[in-house]
Amino acid sequence: MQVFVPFAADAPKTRLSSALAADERRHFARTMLRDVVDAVAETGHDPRVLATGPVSVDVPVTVDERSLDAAVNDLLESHFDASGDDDPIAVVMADLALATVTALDRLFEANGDVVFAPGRGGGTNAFVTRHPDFRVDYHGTSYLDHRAIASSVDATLGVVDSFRLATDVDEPADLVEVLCHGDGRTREFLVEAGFELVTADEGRVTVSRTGRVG
Ligand SMILES: Nc1nc2c(ncn2[C@@H]2O[C@H](COP(=O)(O)OP(=O)(O)OP(=O)(O)O)[C@@H](O)[C@H]2O)c(=O)[nH]1
Ligand SMILES: C[C@H](OP(=O)(O)O)C(=O)O
Repeated sequence: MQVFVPFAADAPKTRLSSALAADERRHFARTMLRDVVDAVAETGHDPRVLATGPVSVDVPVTVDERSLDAAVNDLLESHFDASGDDDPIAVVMADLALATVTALDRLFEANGDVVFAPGRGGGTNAFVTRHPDFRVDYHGTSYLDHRAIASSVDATLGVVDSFRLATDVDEPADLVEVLCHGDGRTREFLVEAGFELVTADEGRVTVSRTGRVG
């Protein structure tokens, strides 16, 4: 199965600007992308990157400068036009730094015309579609919107309840999850950049970096 990984190549991860400078965010986003592509490749499926600009990875890259929705919907349309037998296709976001082969296999093997891995906060972190008419409408509560779109084309739905796939790294608080549960290059990047877990008597664990608090 082809598994497309969308990637904002130019100014990624702006919501991490209080924790990482612009050049660091570009490097960090590419590090997460490589972890995700490696995890997908390990499942035995066929990872491909769908990026807004050139990016150096060991898998095929399609460059499409349009919005995320336009780029993904064009991909879905071409895929189902070209494959008469409705081969499935998957989309897995590039900021799922905790994704593992086991978590991805659960998604790829689940039953349903359209199977979602929801993200925390209402997003859609990954999906598989076997239905030719399903289309995306990302941002906001896209998980709810995508369920409605799938239902409107009479697709059967599946949902994978996975901490690892639900954790997209958007905000400084998400770095806690990477430091706690990551074991790839992304965690290594944060450790090398000086991020540490900070526990307090009350409240959630946070991260800090020498001279800065994220
Ligand atoms: N191809 C493509 N991918 C995108 C685009 N916008 C976001 N992405 C990717 O979609 C996924 C989810 O996007 P976001 O969480 O909003 O990531 P982001 O745009 O880097 O982060 P913010 O600037 O903080 O919103 C990530 O894998 C991004 O790299 C786009 O316009 N085109
Ligand atoms: C693309 C968007 O990502 P989020 O802003 O939720 O990280 C979504 O999942 O709809």
